[in-house]
Amino acid sequence: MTYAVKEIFYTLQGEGANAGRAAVFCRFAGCNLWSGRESDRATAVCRFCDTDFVGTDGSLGGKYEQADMLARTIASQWPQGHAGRRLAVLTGGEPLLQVDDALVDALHAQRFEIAVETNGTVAAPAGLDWICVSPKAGAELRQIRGDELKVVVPQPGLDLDALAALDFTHRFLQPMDAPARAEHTQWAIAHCLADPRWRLSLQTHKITGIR
Ligand SMILES: C[S@@+](CC[C@H](N)C(=O)[O-])C[C@H]1O[C@@H](n2cnc3c(N)ncnc32)[C@H](O)[C@@H]1O
Ligand SMILES: Nc1nc2[nH]cc(C(=O)O)c2c(=O)[nH]1
Ligand code: SF4
Ligand SMILES: [Mg+2]
Repeated sequence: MTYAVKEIFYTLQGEGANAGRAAVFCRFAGCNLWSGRESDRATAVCRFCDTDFVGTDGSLGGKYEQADMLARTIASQWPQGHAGRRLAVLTGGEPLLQVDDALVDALHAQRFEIAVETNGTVAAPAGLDWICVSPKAGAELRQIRGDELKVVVPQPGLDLDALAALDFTHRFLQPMDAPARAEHTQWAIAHCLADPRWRLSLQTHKITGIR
């Protein structure tokens, strides 16, 4: 299996229940809900994406031919001299188009706890340590359990009551970053106040200006 990786970088997880925790991010190239080309955005299934996941030209991006090579490169970004478990966040693009058993095993061998950020359209492989699903209106949801459900709002096509009933440990509403982000934030706050099953997730890396 060859893995197409856009970029690898060390930062703090900005979103959800692990916000503030140091992690190596591995952003896979490509997504099944948008080509990533601006000319296709208006007709894509997912139209609000805030991320460039096209190609392999970012920091430590490239085509990795072996799981072990990719896992070693991810490990090279963790600071030296600390024992214990390290955190890798696999994102994209859509990481579950590429993450396989070999990569899960290789990252565990490097002492990583493995988190994924997924749109939920592809079932997750066994062995992941943290599954964050972020459903998209108009896309079939196949991964219906996990650690964290993180819904970008508002998305008129999603039924938040039905989503809240799924088997997730944490439930977050995350305001859509767009010109109307302030209004989206008020929408999310109002919904969390009206239905306390949901918690607010802010994209803290954007607020603080880190990557
Ligand atoms: C870029 S996506 C990559 C992972 C996967 N494709 C997914 O959609 O979950 C990472 C996270 O950013 C969220 N996201 C994308 N665009 C956003 C936006 N404009 N505002 C807020 N969150 C956004 C996604 O919903 C997802 O939770
Ligand atoms: N700091 C930081 N936290 C994040 N959490 C999810 C991200 C993503 O793009 O998947 C992301 C990201 O791009 N940066
Ligand atoms: S599913 Fe995720 S990566 Fe794909 S376009 Fe939507 S937010 Fe971006
Ligand atoms: Mg991001």
